[in-house]
Amino acid sequence: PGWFSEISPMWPGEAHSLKVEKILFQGKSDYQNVMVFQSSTYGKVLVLDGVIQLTERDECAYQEMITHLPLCSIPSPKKVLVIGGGDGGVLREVARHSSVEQIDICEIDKMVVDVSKQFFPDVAMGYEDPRVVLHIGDGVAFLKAVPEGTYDAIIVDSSDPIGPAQELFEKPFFELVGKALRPGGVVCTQAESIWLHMHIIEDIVANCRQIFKGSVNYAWTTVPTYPSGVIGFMLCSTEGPPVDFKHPINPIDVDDSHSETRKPLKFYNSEIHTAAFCLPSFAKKVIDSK
Ligand SMILES: NCCCN[C@H]1CC[C@H](NCCCN)CC1
Repeated sequence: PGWFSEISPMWPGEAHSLKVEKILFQGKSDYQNVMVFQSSTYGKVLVLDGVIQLTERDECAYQEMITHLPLCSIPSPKKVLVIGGGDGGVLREVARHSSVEQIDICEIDKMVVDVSKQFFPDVAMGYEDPRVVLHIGDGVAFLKAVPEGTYDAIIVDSSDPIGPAQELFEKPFFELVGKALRPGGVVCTQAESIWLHMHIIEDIVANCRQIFKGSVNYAWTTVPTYPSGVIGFMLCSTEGPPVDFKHPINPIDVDDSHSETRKPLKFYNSEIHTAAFCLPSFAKKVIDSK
C-alpha cells in the first residue's frame, strides 16, 4: 500500500509512479536489486535497481515490437540470439515465427529468470519452447565465443546503460554483434527515449553507422510505464542481401501467430511496424544526419 516512484539520474527531475497493492518479492542478485510488486492498475511489475523493466499490462508493446521489427524484416529467420531478456518475453515472441529453428538466450542474472518464471508465467512461457537454449553469462563473452556469421537475427533486450547492461551500449559490443551475424543479418537493440536520451541515441547511431554497412534505422513505440512513455529500437543489418526495415516482407499475421496455448498478438501489426520508423523532426535531424 502506497506508491512506487521510478526515480533515476537517467531521467532527472521526473518520476513515473505506480500505486502498490503488495510487494511480492525483494532480493539482491550478484548484479542488481530485484523487486516484484502487485500494482493497482498495471498488474505485476518487475523492477531492477529501482527501474521498471516490465508490467503485465503493457509489456506486450515492448516485447512484440523489439522482436517483430527485426524478424519480420528478413525472409526466413532460422537462428536467433537474445542478449538479456531474462524475463522470457522476447523468447515468447520469437517462438511465434515458425521458420525459427534455434533460439539462444544469454542473460547475465539468473535471479531475473527465476523470478520471472515464478511471478510472470505469461511472460516466462517463452522458456517452454523446445528451440530455446538458455546461457547464464555475460553477453560480450558469449559473442566472443560465437563463430562468425552464426545468426540471422540478434535481439539486445537490455536494461539501461547504468548497471550491468552498460557494456551493451558500447562500440566493442556492436562490433561483436556484427561479426556474429550472417551477411544481411539483423540486430535490434533497446535504444532509450528520444525525449530523454538524444545524446545516447546520437552515439549509438554513430557507432552503428560505422559498424553495420547495410541499413541503420531507429524505430520507436509507446510503453506507458517507461519514462517519457516511449522507448526506441536501433535496427541494423550487416553488408549483404539488402534489408528494408520499413516494409515487413515476412509479415506475422495476427491470426496465424497464436495457437491453443499461445495468446494472439496484442500490439504489433504490419501498419504499426512501418509507422514505428516515422520520427519527429528533432529526432530525424540527429538520427538521419549521423
Ligand atoms: N524484456 C523487458 C526488458 C526491459 N528492457 C528495458 C528496461 C528498462 C527500460 N528503461 C527505460 C528508460 C527510458 N528510456 C528500457 C527497457
